[in-house]
Amino acid sequence: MTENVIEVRGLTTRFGSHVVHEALDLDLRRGEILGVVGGSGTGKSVLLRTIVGLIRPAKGSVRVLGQDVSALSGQARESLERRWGVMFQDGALFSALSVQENVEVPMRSVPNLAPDQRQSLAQLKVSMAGLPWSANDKYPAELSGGMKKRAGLARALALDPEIVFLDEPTAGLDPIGADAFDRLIVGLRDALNLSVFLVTHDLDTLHACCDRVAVLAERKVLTTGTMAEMLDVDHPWVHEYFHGPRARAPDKGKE
Ligand SMILES: Nc1ncnc2c1ncn2[C@@H]1O[C@H](COP(=O)(O)OP(=O)(O)OP(=O)(O)O)[C@@H](O)[C@H]1O
Repeated sequence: MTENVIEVRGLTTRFGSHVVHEALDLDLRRGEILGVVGGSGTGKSVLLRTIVGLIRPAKGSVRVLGQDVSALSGQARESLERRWGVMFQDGALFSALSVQENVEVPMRSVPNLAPDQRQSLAQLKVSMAGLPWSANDKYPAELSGGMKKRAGLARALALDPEIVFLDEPTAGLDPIGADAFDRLIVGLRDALNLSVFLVTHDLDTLHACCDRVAVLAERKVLTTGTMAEMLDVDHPWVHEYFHGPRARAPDKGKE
């Protein structure tokens, strides 16, 4: 049986009286890339933040790698957090630190890791994210949008995570840069056996990367399935998204 590395059950999330999710269920299977899509404001980023414990659910449970995220605290929580990495939409880099220093930040929590080992490991992650050696010493303000995203990805990979969360990784990239990023995600998943929770609006990314897609609408995960299965879903938003003017033939991404 396929192992779920994330299991969200009956999740309700709200800000005051504004209910974002209600009775939402979602699974991420080990080794898959799951694309999470939905209209603007449907709660994709809030879901990501809730799964990683930055937002407390009003109801329901979030289990990551078999453990209930909101029931953990202290060291148990920190140990679990080391098993995932998050790439936020804008990279969320520390502006006063170089790329290499940014990647070293999560490594500082690892006991007995000497500074020179930490530096070498950070440089390795920077290369794995497809950045040139010269990027190590650059500051975020000196990077292009695409380089910032790669630096954010390098930091997400800092602690050899099992799960990587990516929030709109190709937003703002030109099509060639976005295509390169898609390939990088698939390459890293294959090489590192990652499970990937990928929030995106980018249909090309869904075609190129995702094993399954989860559609957020009406405060829940309305449907999950392969891209081919999405074409048969009889819901107005899902139909418009996958058949609309920006959609394309499902086999085009495999050219
Ligand atoms: N900290 C917060 N406080 C209050 N409301 C919030 C907060 N964070 C998000 N929201 C609200 O929750 C809803 C979902 O936001 P979220 O950012 O998850 O949407 P999204 O699906 O990721 O949208 P987009 O595709 O535009 O990035 C929105 O209505 C947003 O205004």
